[in-house]
Amino acid sequence: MQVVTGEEMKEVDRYAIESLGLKEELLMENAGRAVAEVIMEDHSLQEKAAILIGKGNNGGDGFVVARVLIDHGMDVDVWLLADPNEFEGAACYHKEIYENLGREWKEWDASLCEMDDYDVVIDAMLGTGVRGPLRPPYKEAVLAVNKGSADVISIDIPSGVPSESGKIPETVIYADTTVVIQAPKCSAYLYPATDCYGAIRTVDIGLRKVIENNVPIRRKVWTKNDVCHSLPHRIPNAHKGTHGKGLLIGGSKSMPGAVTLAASACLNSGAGLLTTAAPSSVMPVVHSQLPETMGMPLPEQGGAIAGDLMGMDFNTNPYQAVAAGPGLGREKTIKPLVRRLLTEVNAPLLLDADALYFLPELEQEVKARNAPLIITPHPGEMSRLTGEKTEKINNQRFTLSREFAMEKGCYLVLKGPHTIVTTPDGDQFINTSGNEALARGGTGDVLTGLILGLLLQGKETSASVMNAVYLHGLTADIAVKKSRQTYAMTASDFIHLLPLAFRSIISSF
Ligand SMILES: NC(=O)C1=CN([C@@H]2O[C@H](COP(=O)(O)OP(=O)(O)OC[C@H]3O[C@@H](n4cnc5c(N)ncnc54)[C@H](OP(=O)(O)O)[C@@H]3O)[C@@H](O)[C@H]2O)[C@@H](O)CC1
Ligand SMILES: [K+]
Repeated sequence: MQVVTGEEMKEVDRYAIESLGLKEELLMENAGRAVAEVIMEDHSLQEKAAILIGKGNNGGDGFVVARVLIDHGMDVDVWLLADPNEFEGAACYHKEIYENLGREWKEWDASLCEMDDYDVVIDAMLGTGVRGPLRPPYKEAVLAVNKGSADVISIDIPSGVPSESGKIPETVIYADTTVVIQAPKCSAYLYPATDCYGAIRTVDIGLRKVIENNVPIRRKVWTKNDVCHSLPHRIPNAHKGTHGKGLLIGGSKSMPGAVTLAASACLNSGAGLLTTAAPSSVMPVVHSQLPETMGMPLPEQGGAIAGDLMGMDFNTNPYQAVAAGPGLGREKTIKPLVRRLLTEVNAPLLLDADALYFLPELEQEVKARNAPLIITPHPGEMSRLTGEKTEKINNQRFTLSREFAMEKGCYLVLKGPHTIVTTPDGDQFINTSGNEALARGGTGDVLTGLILGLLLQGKETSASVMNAVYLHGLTADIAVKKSRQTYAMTASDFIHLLPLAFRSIISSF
């Protein structure tokens, strides 16, 4: 499922209208009918509904919904928030059809419209055309809707919420359900705007192929189906070498656990062989937890890896993928190590956590890489990488991710609720698995291990990364489903649930 900006959606509409000859009135009819079908699936025709209609095309959709629901026998009050003479184009056309059928509307009046009289309120006030904070009377109407007890259904986008940014003005609709037309808008996956959408239902108005082929949208939700199609299949006559040989570098005296968690997740992801490289004093800790990993004790300085490796014969060529970062620490000595990895690793290289700390100082080495580089910052780390404030990163995750990944030529995994993966070509994939239980120490290390493990199994880089992100979120969903709480759980619990996450995918093959 593609995710669009308001501008991209307009371009899709324009193509359908100008190049295919589909009439705007017909698109609106399709939209309104499809929305009405969803409402009738979720609500009884015995319920009483109010439809609040604005002057743009979102309001036009509202007139079609009103007509269809009334045709089916529902008791519907239509409230107009705009001057009836201001309607234009397709919205005016559908207003007239509604009127020609002898149906009635009322001009919005806060003192006459009692929201608690209704079981359902349908928000057709503003869609992708909204600009800035709501003006009267929209603002008053939105406040009244939010205060009421009716079930709120927004058409396309909750009124007041922008399409592209996660930042919302003070007054916006908080919907229970948003019936999205053709494709969700970016704000559906950006906080805090996400919270306004409620449950998202998407309806097709006949533009699916246009979005796929004619006005290609390079931003999509990565679904369970995508995981099923791209997860590497296990071969019955495989040996351990079939599933890749990986190298994980991390750990320091004060953080031996991070690298251990990453190694454990990697070994639980189907990887064949894993070597864990850590300061020599940390290796016994790793081995005591994970006898399955091979060890590469590294020279150390002050409890961290000595970045120059003290002349040690260090060869990354035997590995199909390399990851570095968990628990490395930020000692100055780590920088030469990261530089060396960027220069010498000819396989996919994943840098996470402390390994990202030195990246802004290693621009040349990043740009000079030929093999894939994957980085996994959380918003705070992304702020350091870009020099932008964390708030801006959160509001514009799609735009800033794409700019960064394309400029640096890397795969960027911007973590957070709805993690976004961007390829060096600018393709974007959005994750929808996972929940707030993941907001705890160690889960990033688990993700690093999982990504390394799936990279080793030889699928396309973007699919391996997205599958790891999806499975990581799925373990948290399973954890919450099983324990019905999010307090008492640790990153290790998510690793222990990986078998169930994989089983859930395999059973859908
Ligand atoms: N195109 C198509 O083919 C299809 C489109 N479809 C539907 O159309 C929707 C997009 O329609 P749209 O572009 O008309 O925008 P929409 O949000 O309804 O209204 C814009 C109006 O709002 C006003 N306004 C703006 N900001 C405001 C504010 N802060 N406070 C108050 N008022 C404000 C602004 O007024 P102005 O500032 O110009 O005076 C302007 O006139 C889309 O979401 C989908 O539902 C479907 O039917 C499928 C086919
Ligand atoms: K709306």
